[in-house]
Amino acid sequence: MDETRDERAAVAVDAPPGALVFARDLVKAFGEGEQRRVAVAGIDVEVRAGEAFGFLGPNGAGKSSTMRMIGCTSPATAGVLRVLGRDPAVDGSQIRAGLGVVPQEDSLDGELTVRDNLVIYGRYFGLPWKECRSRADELLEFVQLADRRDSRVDTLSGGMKRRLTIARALVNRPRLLLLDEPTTGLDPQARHVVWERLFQLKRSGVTLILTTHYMDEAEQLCDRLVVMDGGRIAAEGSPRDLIATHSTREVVEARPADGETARPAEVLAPLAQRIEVLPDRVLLYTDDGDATAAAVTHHHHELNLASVLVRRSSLEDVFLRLTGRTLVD
Ligand SMILES: Nc1ncnc2c1ncn2[C@@H]1O[C@H](COP(=O)(O)OP(=O)(O)OP(=O)(O)O)[C@@H](O)[C@H]1O
Repeated sequence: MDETRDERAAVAVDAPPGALVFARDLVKAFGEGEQRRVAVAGIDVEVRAGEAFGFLGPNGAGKSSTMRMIGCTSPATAGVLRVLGRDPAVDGSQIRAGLGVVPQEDSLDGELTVRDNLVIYGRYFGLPWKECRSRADELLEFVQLADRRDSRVDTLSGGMKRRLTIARALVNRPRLLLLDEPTTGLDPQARHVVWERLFQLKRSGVTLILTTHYMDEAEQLCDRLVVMDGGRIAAEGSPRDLIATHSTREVVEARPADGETARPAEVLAPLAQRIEVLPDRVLLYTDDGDATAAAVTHHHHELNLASVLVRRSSLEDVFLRLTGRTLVD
């Protein structure tokens, strides 16, 4: 489907000082007429220098489309966008020179060695060979791949490839690093290694913008985030504030042994401030998990419950509250 670009009036807008990304009423649509599909439906975003900012939402929420506009690889259909203080429609190549981009799909050259992938990427930015090589070695230390520097990329694990992609995005010493679902498809250990490197980058002053549909990733990494659904922003804030605003302190999860949640829901509803009935479990929102769990357990036999557990509220609960759906369907 072709990308369309509406005629935009030139708008004289300056991003506020300290905002590395500034968007007002930003729209991305694909196709025309009856085929027109709005991926991003007019969002406002401001990302400040030094923070880790997240777009959290399920598949199809519009996260990647937003990232591609910020990364200057896909033009906005309408609205205002400033990245590193510039307009992507005018200064795309200057902006790209100051950005690091980690795309959702690894686009490494599998037939080249680990080190050569970085060296050649450095050449795209016009760095002299010598500097490309020393920067490659420095970055391979940083992403803990120095011992694999002469291996062909197609012999690496998924986690190693992702770390190499992050290293590649850092070749030009960007102030702003864009990461589209940086740990999707990685096992838990590989995810933690990536997270740890991202923390390190943040400590060194790099601004991070990432998309994710993992609520634990958003909670771990992001200072601030927006919850996206259907191309719109449903809520914005720090993970802690979002949970405090949109959920209770704790959640009791009751799983019926027979998988039938409708019947328990009637009995459980009075025991909590709010309940959500999912296909396989009932969630009871409460500020006192132990007391609610005890009350639920009281009905244990009557309801034929397989398990009752108490946990803290998470961004998953925020998403469910705001959209009526779980993050990963
Ligand atoms: N090139 C395109 N042509 C037509 N529709 C598109 C195109 N790219 C994205 N879309 C549609 O726009 C909507 C948002 O997609 P987008 O990839 O931005 O979502 P996302 O939140 O990043 O999800 P995912 O995690 O699956 O990438 C989806 O409905 C998608 O099908």
